[in-house]
Amino acid sequence: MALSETPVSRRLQSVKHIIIVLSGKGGVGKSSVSTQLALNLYRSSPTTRVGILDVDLTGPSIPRMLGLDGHGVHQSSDGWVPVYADGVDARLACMSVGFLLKKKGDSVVWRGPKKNGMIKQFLSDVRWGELDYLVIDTPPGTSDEHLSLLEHMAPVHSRLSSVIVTTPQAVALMDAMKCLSFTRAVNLPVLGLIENMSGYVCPCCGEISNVFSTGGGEEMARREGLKFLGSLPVDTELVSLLDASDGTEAASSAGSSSEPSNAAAEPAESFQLLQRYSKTSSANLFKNILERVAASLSQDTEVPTSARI
Ligand SMILES: Nc1ncnc2c1ncn2[C@@H]1O[C@H](COP(=O)(O)OP(=O)(O)OP(=O)(O)O)[C@@H](O)[C@H]1O
Ligand code: SF4
Repeated sequence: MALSETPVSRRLQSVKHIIIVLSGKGGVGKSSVSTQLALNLYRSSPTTRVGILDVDLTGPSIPRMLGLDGHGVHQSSDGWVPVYADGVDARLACMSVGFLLKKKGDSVVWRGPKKNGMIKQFLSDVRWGELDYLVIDTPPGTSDEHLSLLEHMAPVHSRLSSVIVTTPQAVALMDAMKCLSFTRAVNLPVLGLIENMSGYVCPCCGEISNVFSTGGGEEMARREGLKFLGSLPVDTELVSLLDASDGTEAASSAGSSSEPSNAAAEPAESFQLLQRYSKTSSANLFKNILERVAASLSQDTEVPTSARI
């Protein structure tokens, strides 16, 4: 089907699948799931090309999680060049408002229209090139940012899908239900639900213990007719990997944000992080989730052609 031409549809014309990661509640691990989803898709074959777009404008954490803090975005005559987490391979592209802030830790205090403008610019100005997958990390809840995102991406709606992340606790599940209602209201297909922080991985032996409640996400998925994509336990190894990446090497090789890096030519901390991540138990567990995501994407589901917004 021919797409109605807009700057966004032109920019995203070579992107096969766009996966929006949602969570009803803050802090449930949406950004870490987005990061792991992107990393696992990237690792799924030596030719798979993945982009990750961080539209959590007030709390961008993807640069830190990918070891890319300190990098700046390069403005070319053809738009913004994303930062590549995998050096010369240039198959894992990242864009975040975090790359535009002057100092690490600076925050964005913007009203709705400015946020909307930034999201539009991310969608219409970033030179993603050909991508198999674009993973979009969103703020918690269902805010103006979500509506802006869907509104601007209406011409590519047939390629959109979403993943909902929750923790097993009742309050998170209630918020996940609100998120699900939102996807239904805007005709956004849901690939499935992930229960994060479900149990605890023992750092000594790797055994998973159910310290808190578990299984609430699976139960919700069954009740709501959603696919349950899997559970991810609390993994201290993952925290030290994602939270400790302060981008020291990346920053020194990249220069300041006013002097953007040639990131694709300089494998930095992010590259080591990719290798270290592949050895964690979370990476192993994520393989099953990835298989289910791939199965959901290939299912011949009825996809709406336009968002009702
Ligand atoms: N499975 C896990 N095991 C251990 N730590 C985790 C896990 N998932 C997430 N975390 C940690 O929990 C914290 C919050 O995670 P994250 O930033 O991904 O949540 P979020 O839902 O995106 O938060 P926000 O509401 O700020 O957008 C981070 O420090 C992250 O490293
Ligand atoms: S699961 Fe086993 S190895 Fe791990 S802390 Fe408990 S008793 Fe020790």
